Amino acid sequence: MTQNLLKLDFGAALPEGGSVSRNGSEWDALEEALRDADGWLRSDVNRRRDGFGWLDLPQTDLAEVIEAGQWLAAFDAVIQVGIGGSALGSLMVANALLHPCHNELSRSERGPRLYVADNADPAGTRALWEMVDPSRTALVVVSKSGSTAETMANFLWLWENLKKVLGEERALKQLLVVTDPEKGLLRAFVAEKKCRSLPLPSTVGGRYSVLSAVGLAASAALGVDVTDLQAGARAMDEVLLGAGTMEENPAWLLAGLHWLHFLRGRNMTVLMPYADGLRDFTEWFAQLWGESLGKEGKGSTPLRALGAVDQHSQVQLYTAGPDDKLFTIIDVADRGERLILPSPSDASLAPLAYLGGQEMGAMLQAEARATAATLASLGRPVLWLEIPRLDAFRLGGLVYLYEVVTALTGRLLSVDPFDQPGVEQGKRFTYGLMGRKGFEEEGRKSTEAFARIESRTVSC
Ligand SMILES: O=P(O)(O)OC[C@H]1O[C@H](O)[C@H](O)[C@@H](O)[C@@H]1O
Repeated sequence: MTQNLLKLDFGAALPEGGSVSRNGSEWDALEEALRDADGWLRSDVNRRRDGFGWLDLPQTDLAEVIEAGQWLAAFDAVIQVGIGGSALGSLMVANALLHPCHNELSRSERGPRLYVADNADPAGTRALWEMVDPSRTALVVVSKSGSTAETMANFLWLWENLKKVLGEERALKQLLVVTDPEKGLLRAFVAEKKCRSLPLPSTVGGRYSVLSAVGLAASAALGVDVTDLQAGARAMDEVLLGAGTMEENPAWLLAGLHWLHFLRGRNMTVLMPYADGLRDFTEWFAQLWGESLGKEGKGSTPLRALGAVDQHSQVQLYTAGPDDKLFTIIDVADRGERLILPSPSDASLAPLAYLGGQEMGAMLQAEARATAATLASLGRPVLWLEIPRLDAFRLGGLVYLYEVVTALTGRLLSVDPFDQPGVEQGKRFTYGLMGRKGFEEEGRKSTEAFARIESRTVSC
């Protein structure tokens, strides 16, 4: 089925120069393993379990999210307080569809400015607070668990300051909480204050939550067509459901090829879009891929790159460094914006005449092709993924595709793609070090482990 979502060229990503053929047993076995993995992912029993809920997000009613978006749109600024999966999705969507700029996202036609308070760095939080007019600013606090220390610290500080300026009654009218529908500290806060809230279904993990209120409420406020974003995810789901072979199914291909290269020692994956708008897509992907797969001594390291910028930074390593990476170059066929380069009118610039009359986007595309071709000519495995244009529909498709690919790759690696035990340990150590009740033992263990780091020192 073709939905005009994307095109994936994989001829130069087959291991050993394409010798893994349809008749080769490794390819057939892989297809079988992916069919099994898909069955596991989509089984009725699993669909109800924790971690799997994101599969239903393309079908979820968006009325509440759209209503919240309309409410938020009346403010001059929206500060989304959250980290990891509770921040990167909104940044990724806004960056892709509205304005390619990190952290402070400019005003769209109708919407407010979006700011993201993710890191708990006092300098950043203070600077952000000074950029907004509190009386015209909404706080959107997002946390699945309702307890992440950085989010809670930013929330506490911003909330108390908002109350100080506006008084509690008015401040409450500028607050939206997105959290688990039943449990957690933020849910208790919503019950106490009776403030506006939206649920993040308990079966949806943070890094798979972009197509819920977590990623869509602020995006809707900024003027993103969240219905189209969701329709793209739904269209991708239909494509994947209707594709029964490796050659038809881009999710099986991406997961399967990552697995084949992982077996050959290529346990790093480079995602390199040639489009400013997709820079934060790589940030979002890095959390999804890294947290989902890195466990039990296994995993694949996500490397974020941006073309053409990283041609002048990382491509030396990619072409001549260790052969331990699989590359995915993303190109956008129609960039919307067209800049025709003028012919130079200054004598000293005459050597630039070759650029005159050319379109800047066409040059970027030529560079993308040149990088892919260079990698392929050196025998480095490279995938070419092309989307017709960067709009809500295609972005929704891309998001859903990469979520499915990540879950399937986790299954092939025999790890749970929906938990994050390593991150939880760090969270518990932080609680211990910050004196949270019940985490005294964690505080002690953390101090002990840090003592080993400090046991040898050089100062200057
Ligand atoms: O939404 P929260 O519960 O506050 O979690 C925010 C983030 O916390 C941790 O770092 C988890 O590993 C992430 O997966 C999660 O996105």
